[in-house]
Amino acid sequence: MLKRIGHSVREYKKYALLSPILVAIETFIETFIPFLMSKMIDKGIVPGNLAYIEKLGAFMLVGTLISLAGGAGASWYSSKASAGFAKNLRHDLYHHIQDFSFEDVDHFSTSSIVVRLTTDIMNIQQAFQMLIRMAARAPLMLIFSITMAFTVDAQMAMVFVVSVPAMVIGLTVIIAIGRPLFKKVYQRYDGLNQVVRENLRGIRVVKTYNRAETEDKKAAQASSRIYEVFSKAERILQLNSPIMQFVMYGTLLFLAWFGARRIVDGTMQTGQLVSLIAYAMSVLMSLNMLSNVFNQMTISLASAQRINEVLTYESTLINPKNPVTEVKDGDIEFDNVDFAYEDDQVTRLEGINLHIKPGETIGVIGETGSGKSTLVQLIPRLYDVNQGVVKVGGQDVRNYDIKTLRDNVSMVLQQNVLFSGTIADNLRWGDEEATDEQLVQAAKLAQADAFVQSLPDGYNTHIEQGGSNVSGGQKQRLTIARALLKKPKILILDDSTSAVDTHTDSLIQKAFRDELPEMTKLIIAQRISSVQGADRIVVIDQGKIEAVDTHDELMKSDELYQDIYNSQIKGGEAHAKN
Ligand SMILES: Nc1ncnc2c1ncn2[C@@H]1O[C@H](COP(=O)(O)OP(=O)(O)OP(=O)(O)O)[C@@H](O)[C@H]1O
Repeated sequence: MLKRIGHSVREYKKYALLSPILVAIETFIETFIPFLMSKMIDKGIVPGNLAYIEKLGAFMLVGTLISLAGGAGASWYSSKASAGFAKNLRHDLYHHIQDFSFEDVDHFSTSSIVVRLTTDIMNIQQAFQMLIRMAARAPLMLIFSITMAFTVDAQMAMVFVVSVPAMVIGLTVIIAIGRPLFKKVYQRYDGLNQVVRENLRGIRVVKTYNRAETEDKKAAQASSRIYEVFSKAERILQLNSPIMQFVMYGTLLFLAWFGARRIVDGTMQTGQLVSLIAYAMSVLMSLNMLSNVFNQMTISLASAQRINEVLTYESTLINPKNPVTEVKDGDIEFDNVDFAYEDDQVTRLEGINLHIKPGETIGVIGETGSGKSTLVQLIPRLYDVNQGVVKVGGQDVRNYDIKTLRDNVSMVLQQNVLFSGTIADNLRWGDEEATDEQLVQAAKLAQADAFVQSLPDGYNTHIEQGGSNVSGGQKQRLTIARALLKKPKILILDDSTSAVDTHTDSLIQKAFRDELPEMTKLIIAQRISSVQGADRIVVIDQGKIEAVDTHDELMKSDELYQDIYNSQIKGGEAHAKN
């Protein structure tokens, strides 16, 4: 896992290596100073040898300056390395997610992906910085200090044989209990993120329905759920501090007690005891540092695991070995297709057989939840079938290079979005190279040109994030124009004219018929008027094709179709009477 994530260090490796080298220099000098201090006391101060004191003092001053420079350099490089590592990791994760299918995104959930890209990566960044600074410093300090303590007085230094393992055991137990709790914390962050995202995206609905208070409660609940586990996890980690202090003061007491007796006995000098106490402090400080590193590691191991899950997740939709890079025509065939969503027990499409000829206009109608969107999403491979085959241009869609397939199958989704930028920028998502004339032509076909021209800045009008400054119907027409600019062989409109008035809708249908005769068109709609003029209409009921025929024939033979038609006519009449 760490190897996979560590791969993102890349060009920052040299900084990541320089940092511990500088830390080693800093630590080595730092631990040598108490030794020099003991020499200064025993050979300089006690006998009153001023020349010795001056010589050693100058030596210690130079050493301290080098040690300081090492420490500063290590901080500088470790910040650079960790920030760069986080940048790369974010990029790698984001890049990997771009290849995700709809199913993969469903698998993790959008909120969870957002938390992984932000909070989790920040944790890793902090842990990495600590790792290359502290993780090098703490063990080196520990080893140097213990070695020096044994050099000064091996007998007294035996105290570390007891105190160091005691601390290590305490730490290990704390980490073993704390780690699973932190994993839980991040799962709960996903939950909070979901509540916040939903609220912000649907803020207009929240206001209309006066749901602010309920939404407030939902967010407060999600926050409390984080608080519960987080405080528990933190409480466990905080146990570290009393254990540390107990061992530290115990060790110091031991040294002071036995050291004083030995000085009185004349078997030890004052300088030796001073340096031993300094080394004891260093040993315990390094253990404290190590425990902080472990604490941070405990928190970030949970994050690392979550990031690794995404990074190593093999998309369910992968390009085949020798992909087909050309789509012959807009022929579509469903051959005995069954489909179920991941983790969903219900088969949403069953035994689908349907052949659509190039250039045909097909309407798709059925009750809500009957499987219309699910059916068309299989054509550009937004999901893969469980059984059977979907073919485009005579080829199984799984044989195509995914980009080629999606360039040729343009889909206007039910919940389509515009991105911040101008209208022209948004339309050029369909074709980056499109000329202004081509933009206008596509907009004309989608009946969007007139309203765009009426805006003061025309095609340079700025669209706010999510397209909140254009009406629902205008947004739908712009997304249709965007899809047309791809010049696809197959165009799928998934309930994409639902917010467009019936007159404009019929103008769009007419423009498609007259101007795009070769393009295969699939139009999912709730309104029969939107599909009435199609060559054939597919009626879907509970994931099965109930009938495929023209409007006139269906009106004669298909009960469900007649029901939908009658309900809409009656609905219209009732509406007219009101
Ligand atoms: N991503 C998904 N994960 C699990 N179940 C899903 C998913 N998307 C849709 N479904 C379920 O599959 C069924 C068919 O959904 P689908 O969106 O295809 O219906 P639809 O006919 O297009 O409905 P509508 O007219 O309301 O858009 C529904 O019961 C829906 O709850």
